[in-house]
Amino acid sequence: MSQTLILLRHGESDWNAKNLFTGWVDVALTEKGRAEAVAGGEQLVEAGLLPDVVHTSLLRRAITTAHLALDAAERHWIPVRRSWRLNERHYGALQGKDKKQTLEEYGEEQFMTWRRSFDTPPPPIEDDDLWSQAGDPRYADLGADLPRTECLKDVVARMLPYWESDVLPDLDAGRTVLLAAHGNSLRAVVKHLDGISDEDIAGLNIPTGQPLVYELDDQHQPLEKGGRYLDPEAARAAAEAVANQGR
Ligand SMILES: O=C(O)[C@@H](CO)OP(=O)(O)O
Repeated sequence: MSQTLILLRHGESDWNAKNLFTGWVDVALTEKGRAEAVAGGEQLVEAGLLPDVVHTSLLRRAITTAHLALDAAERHWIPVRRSWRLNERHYGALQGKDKKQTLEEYGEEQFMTWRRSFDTPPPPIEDDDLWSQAGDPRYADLGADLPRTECLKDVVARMLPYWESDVLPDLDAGRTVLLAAHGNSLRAVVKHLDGISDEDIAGLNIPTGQPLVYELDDQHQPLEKGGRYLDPEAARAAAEAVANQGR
């Protein structure tokens, strides 16, 4: 029996719409984002995929997306677990900055290094920056380990312990798992699942609100590399829009 994992990036957020680097800043969904989340839940119903458990980050765009999608699928009652380890990549000092302006100011190479390189983080954010998470009670347990910036390599490293301790046991118990998270934390999951190289992961973009379904064997290897989007056409167009942000 294969295991079923559904990855869902949150719907469009206020800062996606404004084209701002977001990271750990806790912005809300737009009306379009809320509708995307509902449509994602409807796609699950149509495909006969009913989650038994949901894992989310600590950020409201993922939490609300999971709630709206599950509500639409009549699965609002399933157990939910949350972890900062599923949060978006911390975008350091870029949080709150306009993507287009950043591209114009620093040029294509630096902009893309910050956005998509595997191991070069943006400059760290100062604790007194308006968009810092220092002092945010939800991260109190992290103490000095609270990230001030992250590259994708850092996200893989902090996501994997949760994957192993919390997500895999649910899959092994035969539960259909919904993982509602973010563009870059889901890129980390997909990189791990599909064994994508540090170079090739730069070209992978996850669209908002489009369920991506993986069937896994009992060694947690995908039966089909890359999984499958329930609406491949819409997912391709939306992923292209993510790739072109800032232009
Ligand atoms: O701003 C962010 O936090 C992310 C996701 O929206 O952006 P990007 O796709 O540029 O990594």
